[in-house]
Amino acid sequence: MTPDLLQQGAQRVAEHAKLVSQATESGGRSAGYGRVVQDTAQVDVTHGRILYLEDVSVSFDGFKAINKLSLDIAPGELRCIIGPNGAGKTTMMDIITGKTRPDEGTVFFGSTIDLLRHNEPEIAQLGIGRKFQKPTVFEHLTVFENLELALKTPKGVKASMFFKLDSRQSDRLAEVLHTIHLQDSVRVQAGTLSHGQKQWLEIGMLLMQDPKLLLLDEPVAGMTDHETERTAELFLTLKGKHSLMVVEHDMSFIRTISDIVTVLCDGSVLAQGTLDQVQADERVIEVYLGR
Ligand SMILES: Nc1ncnc2c1ncn2[C@@H]1O[C@H](COP(=O)(O)OP(=O)(O)OP(=O)(O)O)[C@@H](O)[C@H]1O
Repeated sequence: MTPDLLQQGAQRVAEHAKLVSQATESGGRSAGYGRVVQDTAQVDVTHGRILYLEDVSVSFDGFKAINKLSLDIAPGELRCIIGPNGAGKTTMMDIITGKTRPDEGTVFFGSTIDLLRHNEPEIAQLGIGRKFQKPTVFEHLTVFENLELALKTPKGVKASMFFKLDSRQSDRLAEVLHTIHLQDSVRVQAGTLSHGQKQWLEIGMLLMQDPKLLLLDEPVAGMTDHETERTAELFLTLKGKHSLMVVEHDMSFIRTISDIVTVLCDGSVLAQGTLDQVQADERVIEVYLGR
C-alpha cells in the first residue's frame, strides 16, 4: 500500500465525520441519510486496510471452493481480481457480502468490524455495495427516479410515497448523475437505455448510498468498446473516494484501470502484482492466461 492510499483513506474518514455532524444538525429526513453515513464513518482504516481476509475456507459438498484465502485491500484502492472459471471469485464476494458463510477464517471491514457477525442487509448498511454482472435497474422508472429510489430509507409504501429529497440529497443526486455520465438522460426511462448506460445507472444507485467499498462483478461484460472506455474513466474517478474490488476477464480494461491485480485459482491467491508482473508469472500463464 502506498502512503497516498493511506492518506486518501484518512481524508475520507474525516470527510465522513464532517458529513455526519452536518446531517445530525439538519435532522428530519436527512437523519435517514446521516444514519447510513454514520455507519460507514465508523470503519476504522487507521491500520491501512479497509478489507481483510485471512485463511478463509468454504466447502460445498466436500469441494473446497475457497481454500485458506488471505488478502487485504487498502482504503481508496482499486483492486482487480482475475482468475479462471471456478477460481472462487464470486464465492469470495458472496462471503464478503454475507451471502455465504465460510467454514473458517477471518473477514474484517476495517480493523474493528467482523463481517462474519453481520447478515447481508447489515453489511450493505455498513457501506459495502455490490454490483452483480447483469444490470438490475427499474426499467419503467426514469434515471432520476431510479437514483431517488436508491436513497429511500423510510419504510413502508406510504412513507415512501411522501419521501422527498432534501437539498443535500439533491446535490448528491446531481453529483452522481454527472459521475455516471447520465445527466442528459435524467428524464429517460431506464428501460430505453443502452446496456452500458444501465450498468452505469446501477453503479449510480450504489453511489447514492455512499459506499466505502464497492464490489463489481464483470462490469464491462457485453459493453461496446466506447462504453468500456467510459467505464474505465468512471472507475478511475471513483478510485480514492471509494475502495473498489473489480472482478473482470477483459484484460485491456484491467490494463487501463489496475494498480494491483490479484490472481485467484482453486480458491486462493496464486499471484499478485502489476498486470505485467502477473502476466509474466509462469503459474498464471499455465492456469489462466495461456489457456
Ligand atoms: N452453492 C454452491 N454449491 C456447490 N458448488 C458451488 C457453489 N457455489 C460455487 N460452487 C463451486 O465453487 C467453485 C467456485 O465457483 P465461483 O462461482 O466462485 O467461481 P468464479 O471464479 O466466480 O468463476 P466464474 O469466472 O466462472 O464466474 C466452482 O467450482 C463452483 O462450481
